[in-house]
Amino acid sequence: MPTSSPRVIYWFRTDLRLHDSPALIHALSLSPSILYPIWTWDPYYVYHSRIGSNRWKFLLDCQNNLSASLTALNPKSKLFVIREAPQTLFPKLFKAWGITHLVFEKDTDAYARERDGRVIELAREAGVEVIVKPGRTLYDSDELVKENKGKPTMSINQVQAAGAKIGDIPRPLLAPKSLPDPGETDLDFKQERPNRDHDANSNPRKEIENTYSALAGPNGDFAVPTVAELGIQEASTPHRGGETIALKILDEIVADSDYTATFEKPKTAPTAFEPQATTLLSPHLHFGSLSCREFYWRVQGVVDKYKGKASQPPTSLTGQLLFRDMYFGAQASLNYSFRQTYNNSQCRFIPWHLPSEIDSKSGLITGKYHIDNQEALEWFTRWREGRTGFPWIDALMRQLKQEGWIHHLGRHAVACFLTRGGCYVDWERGAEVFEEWLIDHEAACNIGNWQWLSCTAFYSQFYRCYSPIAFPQKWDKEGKFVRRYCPELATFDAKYIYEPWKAPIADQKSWGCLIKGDGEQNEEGKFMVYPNPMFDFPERRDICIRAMKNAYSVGLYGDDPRVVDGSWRKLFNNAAEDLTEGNDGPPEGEWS
Ligand SMILES: Cc1cc2nc3c(=O)[nH]c(=O)nc-3n(C[C@H](O)[C@H](O)[C@H](O)COP(=O)(O)OP(=O)(O)OC[C@H]3O[C@@H](n4cnc5c(N)ncnc54)[C@H](O)[C@@H]3O)c2cc1C
Repeated sequence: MPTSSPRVIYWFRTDLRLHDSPALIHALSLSPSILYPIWTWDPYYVYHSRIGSNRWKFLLDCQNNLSASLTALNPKSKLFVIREAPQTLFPKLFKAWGITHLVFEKDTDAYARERDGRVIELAREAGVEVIVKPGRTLYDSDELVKENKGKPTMSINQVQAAGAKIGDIPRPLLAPKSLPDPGETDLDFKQERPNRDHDANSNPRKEIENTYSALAGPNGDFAVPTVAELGIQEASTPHRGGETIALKILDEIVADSDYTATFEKPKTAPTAFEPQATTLLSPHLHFGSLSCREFYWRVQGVVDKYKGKASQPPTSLTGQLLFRDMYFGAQASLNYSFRQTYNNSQCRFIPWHLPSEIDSKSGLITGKYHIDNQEALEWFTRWREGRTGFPWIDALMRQLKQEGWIHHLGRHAVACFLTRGGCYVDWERGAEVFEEWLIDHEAACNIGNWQWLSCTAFYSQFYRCYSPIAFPQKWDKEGKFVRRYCPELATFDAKYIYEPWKAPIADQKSWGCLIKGDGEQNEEGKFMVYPNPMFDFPERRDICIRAMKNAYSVGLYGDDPRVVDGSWRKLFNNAAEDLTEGNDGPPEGEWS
């Protein structure tokens, strides 16, 4: 194939947009005679990542919107969704379509690096030139690590110092105004179907999953799969995906210069809803329907012109994007070990309840966990299902499940409560629930923030806990947020809204809701039922703080040989948790 007329595949992945896409602009700069915009429907995400209905729906929204935008630029073009794993698909596709170049945005997630490494190898064997461009973060995460002396970025100061060495954050690029035609799209090769033995998404699935019926989909037109094909239940989130919506939200935000220029994250209310107090652009950043550099420079433009006193990083809006880069830098450096304590050099070892099962060959978490303590399992289950008996926690967990998004300080509250400030359950359990339910789930940010909140990495002030009563009272005395997501309590007096168990029985009856049981029962006669608190919070907080103090004084990290071989148990006989609950941890040998 003459190189003067490149036949290019543009592989969309983390960048479901046309604006500010360095990789796409590079693909177009090759002056291709043919350009295939494709998405490979990768079984890894379909069966191995936890993805709830709300996030699937958000993805499909983004893909449909992008496809329509591609067609608007060239009526012959669209997003061609091909249903096979990229590792097996590409060699066949290169040949079938006579491809000379493959172009995509860099992805530093652990699985993505492994997958892309393989695809690059296959392209080399096929004589296809591969071009990879960063664009998912403000700074190229690998560059950030390099300028941080080759170490994971564990603080915002490190990001700022390393960023200063890299230079200015690139300015956003304009969206293309035209697109070359795609070539013939016949696929005369056999589809390799995935192995469905393991399905991490059996939870949200209500029907049989059928997205691999044919390479080009059921109608042979490469259309974006549907909710019905995925077999998942209907989404319940009001938040919709797509570049068009993302850019409209950003326009509205920057039009309010006071909000944009004076934004300070700690001053935004976690109890605000419809509208929420922060931008809610995180799912768009996750799917790349909004470029983080577009976001950064549009905000910076407002700040530069602002006459009053603008807020500064890290609390400002641009500061939030630097936090995002910090977690990407940590993940880029630590790779697979980033997502777990075991074998992670940056993570403090805390002997939490419900610890992860570790695969003895790979040393990686398997997605299963040990039940070392029945009470902790019950607390974890009640936390997940929004029936802890603490209305602030339950309202947040129900908002998360229904809508797929909660405010940052709400995430703080539920994460602290599950780990070091209540249940003493492993942060990895909480991260898995968030992985399934968040529409903005971003492995780097989710894992990093869970480590922060559980004081295993990034942050260490474990004696600072969030009270499920005093903290929300500061923001929402009337309890409007709780009334919205725990409607059983809608008519309770504000005095009892965060501690309904303290309300006299006569009042409970007159407000139509009894406080009793564990939340399994929703009604009793003509009354609704809301659960009793699952424990005495001050008592649990004190137990957890003592246990954390002990773990910090033992001072193990995830890669310590005693953590790896399981002999850490000998060091923890006097942990507060052990003393209180007679817990000896999982049996010898179960950890390795
Ligand atoms: C336990 C826990 C889990 C989290 N999981 C995720 C996740 O899976 N995906 C995710 O994007 N964020 C996660 N966050 C970070 C943060 O809560 C969300 O990014 C933020 O609430 C999204 O709302 P927003 O877009 O309105 O944020 P804004 O306040 O408007 O901030 C703008 C953008 O900055 C970035 N950002 C803000 N705060 C953080 C932060 N602390 N860490 C990383 N990036 C940040 C986001 O991309 C966000 O969209 C988590 C936080 C906690 C405490």
